[in-house]
Amino acid sequence: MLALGKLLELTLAGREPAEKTQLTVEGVRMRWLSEGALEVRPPEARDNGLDLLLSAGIHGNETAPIELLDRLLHDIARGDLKPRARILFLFGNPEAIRKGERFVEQDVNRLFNGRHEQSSGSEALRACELERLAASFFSLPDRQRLHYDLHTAIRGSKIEQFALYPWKEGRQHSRLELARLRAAGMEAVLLQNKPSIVFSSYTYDKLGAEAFTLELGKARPFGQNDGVNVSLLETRLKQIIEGTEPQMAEAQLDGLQLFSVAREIIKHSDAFRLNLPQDIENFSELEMGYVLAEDLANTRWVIEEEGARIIFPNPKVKNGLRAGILIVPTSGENLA
Ligand SMILES: O=C(O)CCC(=O)N[C@@H](CCC(=O)O)C(=O)O
Ligand SMILES: [Zn+2]
Repeated sequence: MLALGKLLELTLAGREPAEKTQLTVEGVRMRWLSEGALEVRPPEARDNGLDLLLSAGIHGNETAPIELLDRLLHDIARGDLKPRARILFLFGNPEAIRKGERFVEQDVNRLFNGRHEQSSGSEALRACELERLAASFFSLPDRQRLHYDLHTAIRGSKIEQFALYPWKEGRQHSRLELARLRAAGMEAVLLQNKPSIVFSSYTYDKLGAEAFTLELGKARPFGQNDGVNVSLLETRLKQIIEGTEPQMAEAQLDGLQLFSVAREIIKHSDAFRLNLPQDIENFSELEMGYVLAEDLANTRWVIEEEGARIIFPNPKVKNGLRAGILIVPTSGENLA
């Protein structure tokens, strides 16, 4: 296998490869760009015009997605997987990956769409670098742009695998992309309805990619991901990479559950209290009238939405950041 296929090993060791560019026997070019960043380019005659960004490890302790990208890279470096797409592989936060922690000082996934400019430290610099790498990768004209930012969640979930679909004024969510996600094993999609500071929102909003955060199960250390079944996603990614995806006559959503954001719960102060059991699962339903959270100056978050559910509840976030998302079921009537 080509040495550059070992991007994860290099990243874990904090090493630069001796050779920055390598070619497989089929003429696929692998190019190391920076720590945790590698571009794969098919020979021109085989290129099908898709630019695919695959990122993982934006949160350092979310190892199942990192292992998945590592397997895909090994397959490419061995010549077992023959790309027709141009691909950028990114391991988001190398320092946190080495420590096995979500982040070191700051959550990188709250530093995009310019937020890193209002901050300092190595994670702000990394978010800036990730934006630059993505922007440069997605700068070629007349190509399809697709980004999957792969994550696992802090807690268990009533719906194991789901996607978050960013929002941009005047742009419709694509039914075809939802059908693709369904085929990749996603059971639900949260359709966002306002701008955000996460990586997939940056590539969706500023770089014109179809972009998604994918949640694949519960975060566990390296080597302990048997409970995270990514086989449908892995198969689909291989098909996308090789340009062998089965054609979908019609965009079949096939039971995919759609949700929209009712409210983001923002933690304003150290007095913030979240009234949920510690082991509550994502997508748990909350009853009307339930006092979900309390904050300074008698602020109360009371459930007033029919069918409300909670995802990503986390009272430990820094003040000013989202401490949970209240979601409600929605229909797919506004899809493109
Ligand atoms: O389990 C949790 O509380 C967080 C899991 C996670 O890292 N989710 C992403 C979602 C990004 C998005 O909103 O698209 C995150 O919180 O960064
Ligand atoms: Zn994450």
